[in-house]
Amino acid sequence: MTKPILTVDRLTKVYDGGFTALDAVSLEIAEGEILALLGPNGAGKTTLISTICGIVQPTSGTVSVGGHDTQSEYRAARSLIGLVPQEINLEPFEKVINTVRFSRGLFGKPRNDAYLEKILRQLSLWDKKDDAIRTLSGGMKRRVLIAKALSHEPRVLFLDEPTAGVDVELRRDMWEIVRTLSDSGVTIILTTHYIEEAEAMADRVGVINNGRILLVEEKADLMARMGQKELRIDLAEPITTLPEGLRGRDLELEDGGARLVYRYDTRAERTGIVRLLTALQAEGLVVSDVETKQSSLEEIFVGLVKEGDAA
Ligand SMILES: Nc1ncnc2c1ncn2[C@@H]1O[C@H](COP(=O)(O)OP(=O)(O)OP(=O)(O)O)[C@@H](O)[C@H]1O
Repeated sequence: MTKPILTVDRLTKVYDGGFTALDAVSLEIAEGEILALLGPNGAGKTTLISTICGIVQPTSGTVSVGGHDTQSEYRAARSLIGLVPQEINLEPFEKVINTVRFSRGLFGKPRNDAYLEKILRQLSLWDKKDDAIRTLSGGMKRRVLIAKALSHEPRVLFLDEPTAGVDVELRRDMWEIVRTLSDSGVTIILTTHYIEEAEAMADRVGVINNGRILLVEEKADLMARMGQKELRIDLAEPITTLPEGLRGRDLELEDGGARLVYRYDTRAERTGIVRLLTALQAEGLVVSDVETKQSSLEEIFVGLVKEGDAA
């Protein structure tokens, strides 16, 4: 990994009342990457973001952004972070341009209308700059939230469920915006319930449940796992061991020898199925049924969450 822009080290949050919302979470995020944090309701996603952004005090552990500790060097660390919250928290009678100017001012940055124009244009909001927030559509308001979060030129942008409750079209717009921002060099961490969203946008995917990170993996690797398919071959007569001619393949004997399970990569040029069936025939095995089954990211996700719950 290139030098991390964000390092989270054994971050734990126990809320008043004793509930552990984060349990020793460690995470490194490289400059320029898009990380999607996937997790069910109550997994701890918002708590993690809020703790990194200094809104929630950690019980233990550390966070550093661009080399600045978020506790001992709060202002320096916070100025590198932009946060797009889940809830729309805008002043309804304020104009778009004033909203972003004000937000920039809060970080003590000198006025820079050229920069604000650039981000408003990037978010297709420039035409609306003099409109009052209350006159904007829900989608436009979400864009204003992003513009606000970018107003002080942060290097890391957090998006907390950017597309929760929005329609499909707006969701796709949002994905496009995130990609554009990423191309312009901003590191992006987003939380989502939607596996499809993580698939569409992320370089890496993290799965969080019960306050624990269960996995952080390159999306491409996860997709490769997703590409795995199973071919289940039911045999007319059960066998006790694999015949010589069938060994050396990703093949398992299940169901008391009545079923062969063959795993193959759907992306590979050759699946090896024809050769396998030919070999079965050569061994004199009679096939009574075949069935294929695909392992999806959804399954991987659900499986991980279940395992985590059982632990
Ligand atoms: N202020 C608080 N006091 C006590 N418990 C809290 C507080 N805030 C959150 N929690 C609990 O911590 C857990 C994690 O909540 P969090 O909002 O971080 O989850 P999430 O993954 O963002 O969920 P969602 O997807 O529903 O937004 C939940 O069980 C929640 O009830």
